[in-house]
Amino acid sequence: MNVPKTSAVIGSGTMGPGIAALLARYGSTVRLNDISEEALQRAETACTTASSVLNQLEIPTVPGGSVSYELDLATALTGADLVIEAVPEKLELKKSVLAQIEAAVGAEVIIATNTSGIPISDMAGAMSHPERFIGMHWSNPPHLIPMIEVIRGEQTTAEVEDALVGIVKAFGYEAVIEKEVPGFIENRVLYAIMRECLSLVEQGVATQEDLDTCVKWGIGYKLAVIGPMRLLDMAGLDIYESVSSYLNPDLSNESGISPLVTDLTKQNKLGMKTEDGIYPYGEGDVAAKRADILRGLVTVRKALSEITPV
Ligand SMILES: NC(=O)C1=CN([C@@H]2O[C@H](COP(=O)(O)OP(=O)(O)OC[C@H]3O[C@@H](n4cnc5c(N)ncnc54)[C@H](O)[C@@H]3O)[C@@H](O)[C@H]2O)C=CC1
Ligand SMILES: Cc1ncc(C(=O)O)c(C(=O)O)c1O
Repeated sequence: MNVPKTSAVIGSGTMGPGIAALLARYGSTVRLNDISEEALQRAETACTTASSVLNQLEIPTVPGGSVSYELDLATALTGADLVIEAVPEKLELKKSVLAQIEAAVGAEVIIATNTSGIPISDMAGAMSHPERFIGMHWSNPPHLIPMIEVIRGEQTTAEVEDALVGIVKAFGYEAVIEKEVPGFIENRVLYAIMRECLSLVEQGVATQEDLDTCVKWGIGYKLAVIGPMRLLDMAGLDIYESVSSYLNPDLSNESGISPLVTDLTKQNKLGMKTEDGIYPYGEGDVAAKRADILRGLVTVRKALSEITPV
């Protein structure tokens, strides 16, 4: 399977532009859609930035690819072989957008959702052709993290899953095929980590800076090379057995949302997007931090690709 000749990405916020830029790099004619003209204007800059990152990764350009920016949904969907939905994580909004998409494309067109973890079947319920609807969970930044989770709903066909896996592999990414559980794999593990981290900061066990340092070097670095299942074998399952016997009962089992987070969101302190969140950001800090993050992710991606080719 090749990268689709024509693709549509619906929603051009944090995720849409990077997805569009990557598909275009591999030769697809991509139409990026949003209801907000300002978002589409920002998307042009974001796509340019993503493209320069792909240059740094030395990803070759397949001729013929492009990104256009379409406020009109029907125009964006015209001729699409693949549609990727990337609107906000709200079930009813996604259902409404999916219905609009279905009304404009043929029954054979694959519709993929970039949901962070809403069960695919929960979204597919109202669809006319749920057999062609599938989860395609990219990780942020989508043009840099070379792994996509592929999740069938109860009615998604094996043929659609095979086709999407072929597309993902055609642009050089790992496709992880998973059963449908809330949050899939990546976010279940990520949110378990974040729950414990937030709990430790709330308890005053460590500052957010020291916690980030500990996790980046003690866990992130190691897991990027080893993976948690292999790490169990490396450490010894007997060690895991001993430590988990006293530690598991003591880990955070918060079933709600971290009070630290809700306190911040009540003040509209949402992080980089409001220049204040877990960390405060002074003049120019967000742009500088984003640049540092991109530089770091490119460097690590290159290094990891030498030992574990993606
Ligand atoms: N931000 C992240 O780190 C990640 C997010 N995701 C998922 O991807 C999806 C999109 O997330 P973000 O890009 O972060 O959201 P976002 O809020 O940054 O962007 C969403 C965009 O959708 C647009 N939109 C809203 N209603 C629309 C409609 N009816 N038609 C077209 N566009 C519409 C908004 O104007 C906005 O520009 C969500 O399901 C999210 O959970 C997945 C992986 C990572
Ligand atoms: C905080 C957070 N939430 C969701 C996601 C996602 O993958 O959907 C991410 C991410 O890194 O992509 C994330 O950081």
